[in-house]
This record gives sequence, C-alpha cells and structure tokens, in this order.
Amino acid sequence: MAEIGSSVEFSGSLSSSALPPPRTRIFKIIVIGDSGVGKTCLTYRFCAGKFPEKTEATIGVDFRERLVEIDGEKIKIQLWDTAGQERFRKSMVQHYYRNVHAVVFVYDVTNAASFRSLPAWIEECKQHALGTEVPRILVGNKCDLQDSIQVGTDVAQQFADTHSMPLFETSAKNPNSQGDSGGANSDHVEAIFMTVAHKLKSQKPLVLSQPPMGSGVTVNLNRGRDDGGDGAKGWGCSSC
Ligand SMILES: Nc1nc2c(ncn2[C@@H]2O[C@H](COP(=O)(O)OP(=O)(O)OP(=O)(O)O)[C@@H](O)[C@H]2O)c(=O)[nH]1
Repeated sequence: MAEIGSSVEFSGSLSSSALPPPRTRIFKIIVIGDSGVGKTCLTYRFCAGKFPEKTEATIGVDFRERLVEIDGEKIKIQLWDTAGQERFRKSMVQHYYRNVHAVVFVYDVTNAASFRSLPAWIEECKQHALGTEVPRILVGNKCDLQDSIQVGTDVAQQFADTHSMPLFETSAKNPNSQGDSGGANSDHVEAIFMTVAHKLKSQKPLVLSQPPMGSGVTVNLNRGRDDGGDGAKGWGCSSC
C-alpha cells in the first residue's frame, strides 16, 4: 500500500524537465557497389569529414555513424559500408538487408564495369525482399578524376531514371569537384547523405537501438563526427 502512495506522489510531482530525453531515431543506410568504387571513402568523408589516408578492402561490413540535427531533431545516421568483394561479403549479406531504411548504390565514374554491375546490385536488393518503398539513390564517385571518366552523366542519368533513383555525381576525395552537370544532381558528399536523411525523417521509421547481429559478435559503435570521434567502427575489419 505504501508503495502505491509513493508512486502517486511521484507522478504528481513529475515535471517536463524530469522526463527522460526522447530517444534518438536511428536510420540504417547501406552503401553497396563494386569493390574499389569508394564506399569506405564516401562514408568516412560524411562521418569523419575527411578523406581517409589509406583504405583496405572492407571485410564483412564497417559501421560509421554521425549524429545530425534536422528541424530541431537529433537523428543518428548509421552507414553500413559493405564489402564489395564477394568473398568478403557472402557470410554477412543477410545482415546488411535487415531493417534497412535506405540504400546508396555507388559506382566509379572512371570504371565502366562498376556501372555495368549496378543491375546485379539492384537484383541482390530484390532477392533480399527490399521493398520499393525503401529510398534508393545512385552515386557516381571519383568525379575529381575528370580525365579518366568512362561513365558519362547522360547514360548514368538514364539508368537512374529507369530505376526511379536520384543521381548524384561526386568525389569523396574532393567533394567540391563537380561532375558534368547535364541533368544530374552534382553535389558534395555531405549534401547527398543529408538529402537521404531528410527523406527518411519525413517517413518516421521505427527506432533501432543497435544494429541487428548474430550471437557472439560484439559491435561497439564509435561516436560520430558531431561527437568528436571519427565515427568509424569495423565489424570484421576496420578499413580506416
Ligand atoms: N581519386 C579518387 N580516389 C578515390 C575516391 N574515393 C575513393 N578513392 C580511392 O579508391 C580506392 C578504393 O576506395 P574504397 O573506399 O576503399 O573502396 P570500397 O568501395 O570501399 O572498396 P571495398 O571495401 O573493396 O568494397 C582507394 O584507393 C581510394 O583512395 C575519390 O573520390 N577520388
């Protein structure tokens, strides 16, 4: 009985300042594409604000996070930097696609083969039952290498239109270098991921408390750029 009384007393004195802070929504965005197209560099650029000095092939997946504020709400962007090499991804692939909020397809504008692989990556999404309601964007990376371009904006834009995705051409190395604009949204890395975040915020997805994982795997997410860290953490092997 005494417990009930104290409970009532507590409720009555609860002020708004005593309420627990609202939970931060987490958006899981997977970044996929051929090995070497720059997935690690793009995610690192967004989360750490710089181009990594050196990278190694991603094994399994690397996580990077960044806390951003949109319309007064703090939102955690969780980027899953997936391995492009088949041998480094096959054991993990089912984890990539679980509870995904958005997909970023990356190709290398200086590597036509990486562009030709895009239908296979789209097919992989389909095979993992990723619904059409999940936002997707297409990113042509390495636009700083203007003399080596193999994939023109027009052909990339056509592909993006066919698959109802916005196209961005950018460079993780020099995000202010513009691609051939011709109808594409040439933009820097920050704006690309923020565009996705704005879209997701308006969709109000479920809160995830942490990335889903199999038993026996420990993942500690490092803090994002806004928290003062580089936002990088590997699951299997850290690339940076
Ligand atoms: N010039 C230039 N080089 C880049 C750019 N982005 C990445 N690179 C280089 O491309 C190489 C591969 O980059 P990563 O980010 O490791 O590629 P990845 O897609 O993560 O590769 P996997 O982990 O094997 O799937 C590295 O040598 C990078 O320095 C860019 O925008 N411009």
